[in-house]
Amino acid sequence: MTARVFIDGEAGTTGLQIRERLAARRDIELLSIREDLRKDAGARADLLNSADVAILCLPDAAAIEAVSLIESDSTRVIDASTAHRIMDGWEYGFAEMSKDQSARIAASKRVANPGCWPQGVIAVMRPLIEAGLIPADFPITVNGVSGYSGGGKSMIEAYEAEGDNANTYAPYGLGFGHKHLPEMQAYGRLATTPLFVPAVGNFAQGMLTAVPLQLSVLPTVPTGAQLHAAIADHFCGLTGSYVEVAPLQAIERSDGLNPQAHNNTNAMRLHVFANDEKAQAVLMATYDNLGKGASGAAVQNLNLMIGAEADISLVA
Ligand SMILES: NC(=O)C1=CN([C@@H]2O[C@H](COP(=O)(O)OP(=O)(O)OC[C@H]3O[C@@H](n4cnc5c(N)ncnc54)[C@H](OP(=O)(O)O)[C@@H]3O)[C@@H](O)[C@H]2O)C=CC1
Ligand SMILES: CC(=O)N[C@@H](CCC(=O)OP(=O)(O)O)C(=O)O
Repeated sequence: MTARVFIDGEAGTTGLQIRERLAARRDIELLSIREDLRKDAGARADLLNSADVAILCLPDAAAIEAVSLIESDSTRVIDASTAHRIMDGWEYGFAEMSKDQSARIAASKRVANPGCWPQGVIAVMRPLIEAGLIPADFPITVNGVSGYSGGGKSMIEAYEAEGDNANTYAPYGLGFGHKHLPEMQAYGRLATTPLFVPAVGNFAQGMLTAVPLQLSVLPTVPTGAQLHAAIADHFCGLTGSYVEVAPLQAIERSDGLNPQAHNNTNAMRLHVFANDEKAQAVLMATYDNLGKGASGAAVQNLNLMIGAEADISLVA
């Protein structure tokens, strides 16, 4: 049986990458909208209500509108926007977040695809808090760098117009109210809001998220080996996981931490670096902002919802 899939926002950055990942699939019939009707509510409503799964790759307001246009009880939704990520009635689409999350996504009619930044933070912090190695109220900082495609069509155009003259490392979100903080905190099991300093680099695609930990203030200081084991234990027990955990080792200089290392795949790689004498550690995640950070995760969620095991990568 084929599943009818409509991507609302199919001409945008995330939508195009999902189309590309689904184009050769024989188990999926892609429903497409006429170019001149892309923003016509009536035409979108027809397709949204004819689809088995609608994938929303739209700004938040348009995603909320799209959901309001759905009357059919059989249309299931994956929303790539920020609009529904901590909303009751929506399942958070980070399948590796807990042992039962992929089953919850598979059974859900409304799945909120996660933000790119939160996934890297949740992946490293949640297992440590659940294992009791880091208290939930431990104040964490998060930083990292993303390729400019993370900002969608308008940021891609701006960076490509500037070429080599574009800012090589541009921190942002310095009002500390980034839209990803609520989901980072909620699903990371954090009792306090992280201090988050993201940055955009002058490269198109890929990202690296880092959580430095000053552990000496804790009553019981976990070792690097304990942090690494808790994270590795969580992910090695999961079936269908796209998250891998690198060995516990110091990297002084290497391209092993390249934010672009997983481009066009759905992989996320986690690293733990630690110095036990200094009671310091840094947790890192590298992944493709358009892969596991957006379109790859959406296809992973679609596969779970329709019971498919098809490949998600754009590279062989
Ligand atoms: N880029 C990324 O790395 C990630 C993006 N996301 C999220 O995914 C969503 C899409 O982002 P992204 O693909 O980057 O954004 P883009 O700006 O690249 O694409 C958005 C698309 O939506 C279209 N659109 C806008 N309003 C409407 C409307 N009312 N009806 C129909 N189509 C509309 C736009 O049309 P037009 O072409 O005319 O502008 C555009 O094609 C956003 O919510 C974003 O936050 C999530 C994770 C990562
Ligand atoms: C580099 C850059 O600007 N990145 C975007 C996040 C991309 C993403 O994950 O998008 P949504 O949460 O909007 O779905 C940002 O920080 O706002």
